[in-house]
Amino acid sequence: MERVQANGEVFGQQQAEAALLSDQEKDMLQDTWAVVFQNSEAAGVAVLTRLFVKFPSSKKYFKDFQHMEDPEEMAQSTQFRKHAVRVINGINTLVENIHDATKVASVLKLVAKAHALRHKVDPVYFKIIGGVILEVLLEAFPDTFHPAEVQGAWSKLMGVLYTHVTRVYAELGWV
Ligand code: HEM
Repeated sequence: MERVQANGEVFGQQQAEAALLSDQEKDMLQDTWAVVFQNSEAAGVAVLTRLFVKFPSSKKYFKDFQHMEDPEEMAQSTQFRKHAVRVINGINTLVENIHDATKVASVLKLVAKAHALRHKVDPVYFKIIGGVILEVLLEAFPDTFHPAEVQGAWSKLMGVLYTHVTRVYAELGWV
């Protein structure tokens, strides 16, 4: 979808979303993410553990540990650890390219397509994981993530993630 600005320029939806984040917020995302990425494996495991414990229905997509209850046992699974790395690397690519709206859109398109077509993941879980990421980052790195403007920037990024993903799902005819 496109909007026409007052000056007559066509302002694409993707650019509109990226514009929701100010340049200052984009810089803030990059600075705060650096702290997380230094601990990327632990961060990925913490995010997925919280997701699967708090929202156990999200385990159903992972055949290797869908039957497990014990988070420590789950976290031993290769499938779990692989996905933890993929989630963190995905966020890393978004943050690294946050000043490039076209790249952000293309990365999220690939993620959405794989999850919709190959893994048949309900898009609501992308909203859920966004909330979980915010929660876990605040708990694990309170000094970095406490300021309201940092939380605001991260909420917007999770909004960008969810909006892009659901748009691609809709384009693919997901109902
Ligand atoms: C920021 C969010 C996420 C990112 C960046 C991400 C990233 C990825 C990537 C890169 C892959 C490999 C894609 C492929 O098969 O080509 C993958 C696989 C997968 N993802 Fe995600 N993912 C995210 C969220 C989720 C959520 C919320 C769920 C479900 C609750 C999920 C379920 C799966 C499953 C079931 C697979 C296949 C696992 C396997 O076969 O080992 N993902 N993910």
